Amino acid sequence: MLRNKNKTFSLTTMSKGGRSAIARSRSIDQQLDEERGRREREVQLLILGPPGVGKSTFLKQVRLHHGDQFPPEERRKYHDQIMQNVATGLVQLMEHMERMGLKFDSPDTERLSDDFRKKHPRVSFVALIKKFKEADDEAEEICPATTKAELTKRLSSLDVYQPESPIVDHMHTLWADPSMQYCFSRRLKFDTDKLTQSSEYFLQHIGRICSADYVASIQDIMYICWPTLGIQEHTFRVDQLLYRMVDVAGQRSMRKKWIHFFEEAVAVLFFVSLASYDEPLEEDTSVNSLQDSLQAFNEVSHSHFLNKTEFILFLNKKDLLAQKLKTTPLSTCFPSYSGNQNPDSCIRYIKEQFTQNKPSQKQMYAHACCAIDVPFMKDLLSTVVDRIVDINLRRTKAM
Ligand SMILES: Nc1nc2c(ncn2[C@@H]2O[C@H](COP(=O)(O)OP(=O)(O)OP(=O)(O)O)[C@@H](O)[C@H]2O)c(=O)[nH]1
Ligand SMILES: [Mg+2]
Repeated sequence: MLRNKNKTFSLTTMSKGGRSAIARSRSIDQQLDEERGRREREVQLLILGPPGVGKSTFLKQVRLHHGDQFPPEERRKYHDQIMQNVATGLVQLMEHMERMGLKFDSPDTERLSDDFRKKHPRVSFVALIKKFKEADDEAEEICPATTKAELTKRLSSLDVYQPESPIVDHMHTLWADPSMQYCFSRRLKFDTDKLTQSSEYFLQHIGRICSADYVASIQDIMYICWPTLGIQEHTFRVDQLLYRMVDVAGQRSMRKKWIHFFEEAVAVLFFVSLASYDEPLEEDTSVNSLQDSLQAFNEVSHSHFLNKTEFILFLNKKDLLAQKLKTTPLSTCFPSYSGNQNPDSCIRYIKEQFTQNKPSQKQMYAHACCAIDVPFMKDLLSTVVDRIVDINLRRTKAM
């Protein structure tokens, strides 16, 4: 029996059209209930932001604090990337040695270094990205992706760069050379092509990394520098909720692909690097990197595809910002900034630049952070998880 305000009638007395309308309506209700149930249990989050800002590092922290915590067999999967990071650091130092007119101690080591440089040219991420982009363009031409699923499949299959692994004994010999050691000790004086914190870290731990029984530590995994070229999806369960996090390559050329992943996102976690305030963009050196992040953030947060999606902004690499402010003022990036160079004041100002143009209907949360800092990220993640639970609750109620 169905009740319609003051009328009561039975299905058997209804016309065929009426019955099918009711059946349709029931099926829609059922679909909505299922969808509501799924959304109550599953949250899709989009991880966005320019290259190298710490998106993958953040995901590693989620995996550490809410996932499998990297069992030994999983840690071994990172060894190739770590070896490549060490090799890249060594080759970078060899280039500095050449500039400084330093020679290796023996002709044998000199020969080894020539050979090593030929076999392991520095991994240029710009070149890697270009190669990936060309392969992607070609694939798009042959088989244009029309759906998110197709695009994910295609981009994941392109992401297979695997260079030859360097020989650990060779790395030991090169690193032990006195001229190499001298060059490393002068690293803070390099005018150009400075070592990244990650290269410095891996070179300082080369003895441990090149030992026979090496298993990557959590800190090693956090320091890896390896770009995400395609799309990676990671799922984590926290309490009753399944979090599906989609990490989309951050290069400018890939930004138009972000849109495919917008539709189901409950929230966007947008990352920027505070330390990029004095850096040019790798893909276009005439553009300031933090200004470019600001522009990308404004575009995405105003996208009509995301008008119901909340944003959480991560102002990452605050440790590097604090270091840089000692020598380079914030006005390098924001000429109108006339405050002091205290990291907290500068972070407050940068945060304001990002949040002042937010769409009026949106909530905007912003956190300054250091994605390699394990205890700090543990606390931050619990705050972020609470926020996401709230956002998801509001969203499902509004359905
Ligand atoms: N010092 C410092 N280094 C960081 C921080 N966050 C990330 N890094 C380092 O920055 C480098 C790049 O980090 P990723 O997480 O790979 O950057 P990404 O945003 O995923 O980059 P793409 O995949 O290229 O888009 C790595 O070597 C990290 O160890 C931070 O807060 N402080
Ligand atoms: Mg990445």
